[in-house]
Amino acid sequence: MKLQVAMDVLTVEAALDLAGKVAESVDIIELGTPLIKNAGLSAVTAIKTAHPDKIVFADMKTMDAGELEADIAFNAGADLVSVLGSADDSTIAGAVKAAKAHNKGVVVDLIGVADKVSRAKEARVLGAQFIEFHAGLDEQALPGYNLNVLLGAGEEARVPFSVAGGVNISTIGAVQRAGADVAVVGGSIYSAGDPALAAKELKAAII
Ligand SMILES: O=C([C@H](O)CO)[C@H](O)[C@H](O)COP(=O)(O)O
Repeated sequence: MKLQVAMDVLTVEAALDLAGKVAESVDIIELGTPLIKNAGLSAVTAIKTAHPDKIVFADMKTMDAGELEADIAFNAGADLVSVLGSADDSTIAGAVKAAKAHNKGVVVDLIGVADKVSRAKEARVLGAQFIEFHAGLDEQALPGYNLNVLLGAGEEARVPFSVAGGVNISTIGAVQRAGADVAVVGGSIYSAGDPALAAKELKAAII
């Protein structure tokens, strides 16, 4: 299982600083949606230039204009882009078309999708490299939030998948046991007192 750091910081400087601290422990470096909205796609270029050996994930959360948005992110240096599972099939297909042209990949993010298992299967048929079973920061803050619901859905879907939703050192083992290909970790790394150590411990917890 790969480890993906989700950098929900707001500036290129903060992103470069965080990536510099954690890169040796992670496989995929994600530029979070708030970072891309605040700093623009030049942040993607800066991270890919600093870490050319890492898979760089632009969390575009594209909802429309799939081919265009994916194309500009790939041109900026992204290796993977996210498209929302709630988008039209044609949006996902458009992003996949751009990915094929660049020899890159699309991740379909199931944030806010009610029937995650069915949509995951459809997204895979549309050409997604993997599917992100995701509970966003707002959903995580709701009473009763339970990561195990995401894990159960991922397991049931039988597609290549990642899991994002407050994954931490106590839960990363369960993410791996559910069969995930990628564990996405944001807050548990970037809010840690020592992000480098947090990333190292998460990596070490992956068997
Ligand atoms: O994608 C994310 C969220 O929608 C804000 O952009 C997070 O990066 C993702 O949820 C992972 O972060 P944590 O949940 O803090 O691990």
